[in-house]
Amino acid sequence: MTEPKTIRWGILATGGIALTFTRDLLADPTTRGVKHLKHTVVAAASSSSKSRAEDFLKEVKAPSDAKAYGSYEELVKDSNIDIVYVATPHSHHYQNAMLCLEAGKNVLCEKAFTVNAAQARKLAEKAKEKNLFLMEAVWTRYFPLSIYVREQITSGRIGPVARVLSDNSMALDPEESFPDGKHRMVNPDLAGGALLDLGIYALTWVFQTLYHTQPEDSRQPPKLLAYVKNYEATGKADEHSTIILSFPRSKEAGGEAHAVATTSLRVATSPGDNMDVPCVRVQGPKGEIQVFPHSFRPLKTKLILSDGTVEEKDWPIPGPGKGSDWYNGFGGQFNAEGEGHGMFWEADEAGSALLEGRKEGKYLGLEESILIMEVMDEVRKQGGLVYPDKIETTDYPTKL
Ligand SMILES: NC(=O)C1=CN([C@@H]2O[C@H](COP(=O)(O)OP(=O)(O)OC[C@H]3O[C@@H](n4cnc5c(N)ncnc54)[C@H](OP(=O)(O)O)[C@@H]3O)[C@@H](O)[C@H]2O)C=CC1
Ligand SMILES: O=C1OC[C@@H](O)[C@H](O)[C@H]1O
Repeated sequence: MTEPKTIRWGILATGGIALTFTRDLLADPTTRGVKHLKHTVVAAASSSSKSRAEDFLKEVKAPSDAKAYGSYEELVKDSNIDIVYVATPHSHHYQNAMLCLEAGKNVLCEKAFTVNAAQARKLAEKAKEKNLFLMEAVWTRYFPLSIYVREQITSGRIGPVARVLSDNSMALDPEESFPDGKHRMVNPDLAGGALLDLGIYALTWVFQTLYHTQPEDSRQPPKLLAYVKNYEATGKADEHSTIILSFPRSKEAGGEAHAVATTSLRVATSPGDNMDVPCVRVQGPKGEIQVFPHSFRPLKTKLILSDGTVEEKDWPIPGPGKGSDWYNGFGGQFNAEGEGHGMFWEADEAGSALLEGRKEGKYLGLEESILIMEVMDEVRKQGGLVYPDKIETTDYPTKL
């Protein structure tokens, strides 16, 4: 048997998701049946101090020779790194990912990819110019559950998809939870609000069922109508966004298809953590596929056909093989004992791409990430949601 190849990661930022991702990264890949590669962490950087990066490396139990840096600039110069995971707030992704690409590093960049489509295009151009891998870290796309849903669609089980209803909302009680308005969920300086943070998943399900499942040469951008309600306390971050999309389709492919994507930080998809209400319904003339919350980390699907067939499936997330305490983005949500979080699948995809010489993700390429940013630009335009110039700019470098 051939030895697994090792992918050497550098971690840029040391916040909540950097911890979760890195713990997943270091889980034994054979627990999820992956034998061709393994991951290691060779360095982490914090913009605040070297000691914070040192603490981070200890906390994730990184190998003892992993390097700690007190700036992102030092990290990207480390010649031992194969790929950098960018885990700063979305406001900073453009500047931080560009820093990596300019330094010749492959990049896996957290969602939302950038603040706007212009920034996403610039990153894609730079990656192409430098012949580097670049992917938006929409982890859900790489879940076996997502692959299954797309396969049910492409194999025609529900007929051509006619309509998708997709929600990702959390009743976060923002005035109570973020009273100083500085948290990235509500802070305009960090491109806060529901749309870029949570709405990206509602749109992900719309795009991966209605757009990605079409043959590449027939995929067409949607038209859309949107309403945005801004969060009063900070003025310029949305507390709800509601989007109606229409995807043009040939008659043979089922004709025009519709979607409604909703997101909120005021109301919940699953009030009181009641997971029985589907967060996504993908509907065709022969039936529908339901996905159960959370839409970013779903664990259950239900296929309901008009002939009476009902197929329910659970999709447990394999683990590191021992008890774990994986942070779920907000305090207080932890996965079950022995479960992973599910971020390793996107890391496996990034690693496989490096080994195969691919420059983009298999299930989310740059063209689609840019198109989704264009959709979010249009939603913000129709809804009057504008962020500060310094985070909307494509000027690089800009100090934030
Ligand atoms: N895929 C997923 O499931 C999730 C993805 N995310 C995404 O990850 C990104 C980060 O979110 P999260 O980890 O929760 O955020 P945190 O606030 O917990 O961490 C962000 C980190 O970014 C660094 N940073 C650099 N500049 C700033 C700044 N001006 N303000 C705040 N932080 C800064 C800090 O690290 P340092 O001091 O070390 O430089 C900080 O710890 C977001 O884009 C979010 O959308 C978030 C949660 C879940
Ligand atoms: O990406 C995300 O998914 C998990 C959520 O808890 C988090 O808020 C969001 O950023």
